[in-house]
Amino acid sequence: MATRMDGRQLAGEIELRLQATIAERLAAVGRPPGLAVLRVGDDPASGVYVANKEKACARVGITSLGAHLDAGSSATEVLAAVQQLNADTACDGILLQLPLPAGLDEGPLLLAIDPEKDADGLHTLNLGRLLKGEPGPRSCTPAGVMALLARHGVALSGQRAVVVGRSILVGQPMALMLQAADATVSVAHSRTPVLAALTRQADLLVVAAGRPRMIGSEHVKPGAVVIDVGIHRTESGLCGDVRFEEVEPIASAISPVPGGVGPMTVTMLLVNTVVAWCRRAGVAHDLGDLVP
Ligand SMILES: Nc1nc2c(c(=O)[nH]1)N[C@@H](CN(C=O)c1ccc(C(=O)N[C@@H](CCC(=O)O)C(=O)O)cc1)CN2
Repeated sequence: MATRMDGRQLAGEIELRLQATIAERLAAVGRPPGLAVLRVGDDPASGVYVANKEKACARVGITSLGAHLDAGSSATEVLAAVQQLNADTACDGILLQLPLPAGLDEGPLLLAIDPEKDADGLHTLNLGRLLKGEPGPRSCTPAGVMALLARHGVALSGQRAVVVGRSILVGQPMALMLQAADATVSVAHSRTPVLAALTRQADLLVVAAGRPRMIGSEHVKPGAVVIDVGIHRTESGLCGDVRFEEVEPIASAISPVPGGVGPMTVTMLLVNTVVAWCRRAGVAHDLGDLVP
């Protein structure tokens, strides 16, 4: 039976570290870190995630500066909100909650965020920094996966990894991070022929396909490590992209949904914010094992 990779527990441990990091530097910086989560519209799942982020901020001592714009907001109005946060000296991190309502293009809005306040690591400059192996904020979900793998002692060098999904939010940065850790990485997507033939070669399988329960035992090599990034609300509750009950008996380790990658996404957002707070104040941080 596989080891369950408990993201809630690791997230809780990292939160304790963040609390201490903030408390020890508060006098030197002169104000607490500030994170703005910008939500546009009323996507119900986004409401849950934004609430989780704000609660997590409160637990560690980060001030939430978020704004909620209505679904009919124009690109100009969202841009104005981003620019106001860029100029706000009490704001260290900005995140534009995705997805945006239909009709709003996320591309130019993400580009408008000050790259040094880009708590989500999705600005083109920061994606370029990841590509080149330079320091900078990293996308939270793949960074959370890397922290979960490290916690469970999963060696990556020389391993064969398959990432299912090629989104800018998860799949692409995940592949780059695994390559930087010396894994040999393949990226599968909706046009990949005979998906199972590829995924069965993986020592590490990361599934970020956005399709409920699409990966089953036929896709997994016995003994593989399986990370489920998916999260879906169904009539029978939350589920991931992986059929957990089928895969758990054959994997060596697996992340559950809920309680796996989701809480790590939130925690890495806090980490990026605290690191930006320290950098902006010219104060050293102690989170170097979590960020490049
Ligand atoms: N700007 C961004 N938008 C979105 C991101 C992102 O990283 N940046 N990722 C996803 C959603 N997401 C973060 O915003 C997210 C997903 C899941 C969780 C989480 O805590 N999941 C819990 C279950 C929570 C529940 O639904 O009850 C778990 O898996 O245990 C937090 C954040 C899309 N948008």
